[in-house]
Amino acid sequence: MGGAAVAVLSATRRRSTLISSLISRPARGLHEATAAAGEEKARTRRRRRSSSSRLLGSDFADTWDQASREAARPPPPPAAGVGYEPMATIIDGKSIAEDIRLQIAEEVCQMKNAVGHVPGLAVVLVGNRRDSESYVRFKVKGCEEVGIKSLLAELPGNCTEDEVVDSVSRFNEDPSVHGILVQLPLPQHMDEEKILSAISLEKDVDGFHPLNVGNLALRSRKPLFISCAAKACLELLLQSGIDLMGKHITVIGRSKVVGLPTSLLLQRHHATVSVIHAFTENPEEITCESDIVISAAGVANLVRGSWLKKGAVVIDVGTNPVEDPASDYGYRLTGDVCFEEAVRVASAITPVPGGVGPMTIAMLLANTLDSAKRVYGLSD
Ligand SMILES: Nc1nc2c(c(=O)[nH]1)N[C@@H](CN(C=O)c1ccc(C(=O)N[C@@H](CCC(=O)O)C(=O)O)cc1)CN2
Repeated sequence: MGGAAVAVLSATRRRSTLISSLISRPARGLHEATAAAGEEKARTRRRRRSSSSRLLGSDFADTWDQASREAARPPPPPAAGVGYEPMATIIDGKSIAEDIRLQIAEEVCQMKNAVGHVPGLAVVLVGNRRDSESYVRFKVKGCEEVGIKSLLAELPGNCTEDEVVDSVSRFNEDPSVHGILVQLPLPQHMDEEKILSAISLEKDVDGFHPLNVGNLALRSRKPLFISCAAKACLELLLQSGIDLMGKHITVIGRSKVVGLPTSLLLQRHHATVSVIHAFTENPEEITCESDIVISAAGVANLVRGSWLKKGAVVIDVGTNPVEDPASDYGYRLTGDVCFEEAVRVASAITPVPGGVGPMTIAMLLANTLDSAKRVYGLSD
């Protein structure tokens, strides 16, 4: 990337009003000009809609097939003369998350002194997917760092749905547990809805219980918990001084973990939200008009520089493994956004790694703390 204009938002000048308050702040750095350059090129890359897609119901899994093939190509170098100078502020999620963890640790300490208890988080991990195992490790490590007690139930991939529900039920009954999560995805033979619905509403720190999702969707209701990734996106925007009211925000993806709750949460903050997915025609025509683009498609390099309006803010939730013989593990993680291109067009952007991921873990710890505070009567 190189380029002097790239700045990093450091945690030192931020002290969050914490997490659940999520108050809007003044807008900064959004430009009105469209990214006309490259638009023509983008048109030639429009994804063809397969004829079968028209027959599918809205619950059909997003596949991004065409996009995946396109994304597999390495990004081309910026065209001479049409590229923008790097101008984006890098939103440093790792450092913002560190700040938040410090505040949580302080509050956990105060709780211990006040009521003699610390918050407890229970994690249910089914099977041995390497990515899930490492995310669970991050969660356990995060708990250790802030003084939250963690409990881990590991079940084999071939266990029954009932065994997972039993494990959840034991944690529901345990008063030392204030938050429960089942690491996703579950093995294919399991009914995810049934298992997630078994988590007590009051301990659903992932916010995936149908009632928490439903309450998030209704403006007059208040969910007990909101998805950690959705809160992570919002908190990164707010802590970067980006106002949301009336802004056009495009969310790419509609999953229960990120896309859906993020789109609902942004509407509660008075943004105008477009949701695009694998069956959206000409997605780049929608992103090109957006002040903020949040991508949670799970497709490496899906969002090109030409998809963005000049000065847009970009939040990249993707963590996609791509082959990299130079890396120790033979692969490296890359986002949904072609960073090298986007950084020349956007006014602010999250990196991968080090953007939304660490914030997601921090939000989980915050949700667990909130849950324990509610139980011990320490809520604001
Ligand atoms: N029950 C849940 N399952 C899943 C969730 C979730 O919120 N609840 N989200 C994702 C995975 N996830 C947390 O579970 C997660 C993904 C990525 C990161 C992260 O910190 N990524 C790092 C890089 C990781 C690495 O180096 O290996 C980063 O972006 O910097 C944290 C959590 C699906 N399942």
